[in-house]
Order: sequence, then structure tokens, then C-alpha cells
Amino acid sequence: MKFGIVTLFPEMFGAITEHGVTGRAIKNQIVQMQYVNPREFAGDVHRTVDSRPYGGGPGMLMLANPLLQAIDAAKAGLKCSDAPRVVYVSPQGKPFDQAAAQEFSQRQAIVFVCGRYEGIDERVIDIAVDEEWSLGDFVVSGGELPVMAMIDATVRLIPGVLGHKDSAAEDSFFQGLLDCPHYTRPEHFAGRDVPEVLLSGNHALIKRWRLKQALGRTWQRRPDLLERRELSKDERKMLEEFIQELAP
Ligand SMILES: Cc1cccc(C(=O)NCC2(NC(=O)c3cccc4nocc34)CCCC2)c1
Repeated sequence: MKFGIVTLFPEMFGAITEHGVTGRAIKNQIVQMQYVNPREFAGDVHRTVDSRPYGGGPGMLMLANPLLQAIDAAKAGLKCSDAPRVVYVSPQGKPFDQAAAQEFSQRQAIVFVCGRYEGIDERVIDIAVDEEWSLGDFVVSGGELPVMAMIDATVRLIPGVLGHKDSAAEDSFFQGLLDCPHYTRPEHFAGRDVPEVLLSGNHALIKRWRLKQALGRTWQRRPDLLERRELSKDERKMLEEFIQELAP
């Protein structure tokens, strides 16, 4: 899978290209990253990429012309048989979630456009952006960090990227649930013991306990996720047991 990144700060992406699962996927050439900096296309001697907003107001906006040229260069640079879709990440975008990451991971390539300052000239979105996505309702300084999070979530789902030992998180979130509690050595720590079931070696019981904990925590912390998820008869029974065990 190839990613074309339009950004004023390509060096930020070292955070995902130099480390961990994503760094390994790049080293193994499962993933390829290319960067285009709009500043390369700024027409003037000062290489200007921003300008004051019409109608007044605080801050600056990214100029359309350098951005549009950078987007074209990024698309061309990926050399894909079907033109990659252009994604602008912004607070106005569709909420990004695991389902979106799953869908992204099946694409041949994606061009991500990272906003800076207060945003970009709307005509860039009208002319060149195919999709807008958001990581959430909070204010950040640029689109780079949300894009890196989206790329990380996407790359983990590409076949061959995660070894079996890494994919615990995927399983539970894949089931639309929060994760169960996890424990490692020592068995006794700070006066707290590891739940007996996890030491039993009974894999069926352990699997059941983990699903019951995931169901219970989701019910307690993110009931909205449960609304979107059909529970089987057995899962409903486990959740009822979990709730009963809460308030004896
Ligand atoms: C809730 C809210 C309302 C108004 C502005 C902003 C804000 O943060 N504006 C600044 C920018 N924000 C983002 O890019 C951005 C922000 C949040 C999630 C995201 N998911 O993807 C990109 C995201 C836009 C241009 C430069 C950065 C945030």
C-alpha cells in the first residue's frame, strides 16, 4: 500500500516510519510513503504558502495554488493504475473509526492532505478533495498527527503486517467491543493478584472470561458501542453475569 502525504512538515512522519509495526511494514516494503511539500510550489521568492482570510478573522489559511500543485504531484508520484483518492483530514470530516481503517487498508493508495494554520482555501476541497475524515472533536495545530494515527490504524490491518502475537487489540475492537484487562508477571504485585482463571490453562474458560470482561467494560464505559452491536444469547448471559457480579 502506498501513501502520498501533502504536508509542510514531512519530517514529523518519522514518528511512524522509524518505529514499531509501521516502521517494519515500510522496511519490508509492504507500505511505501511519499511526501510532497506545498512550499516546493510556492511561486514567490519567499516561498509563501499561507495568506490572510477574506472577511477578516484571526490566523492564516493555506493558499490554494501551491496545495493543488502538491496534490497533483502526490497523485502522480504514487504511479497507481487507478487514481488514488484524495483525503483531507479536518474537524469537518467523517469520524474515523476501525471500520474506516479496515476499508482504507484495502485500497491500493491514498493521498492525505494535512492542513495547517486555520485550514485551507475551500476551493482546494471543491477541486481536488474526494473525502474528508476527522479523528475527533478537539483542536490540534495541524492534520499531521491525525493522519499518522489513521495510517497506523490502517497499516496494522494490512495482511502480513502484524504477527499473530501483536493482534490482540484488533480482535476485540474488531468485535466492536472495548478490550479486556491484561496481566503479565509477576503473579502478585502491590498486593494484587492475577485473576485465577488466567492461570488455569483452561483456554475455553480464559476465552469466555476475556469476552465477558470486554462486554462488561463496554457496557460500563461505552454503552454507545453496544447499541451498534447485536449480542448473541450467550453474550447477553455473560453480560448479565458480569453485572450481577458487580453489585453482589
Ligand atoms: C474541533 C475543531 C473545530 C475547529 C477547528 C479545529 C482545528 O483543530 N483546526 C485546526 C486544524 N485541525 C485539524 O486538522 C484537525 C482537528 C481535529 C481533528 C482532526 N482530524 O483530522 C484533522 C483534524 C485544521 C487545519 C489545521 C489543523 C478543531
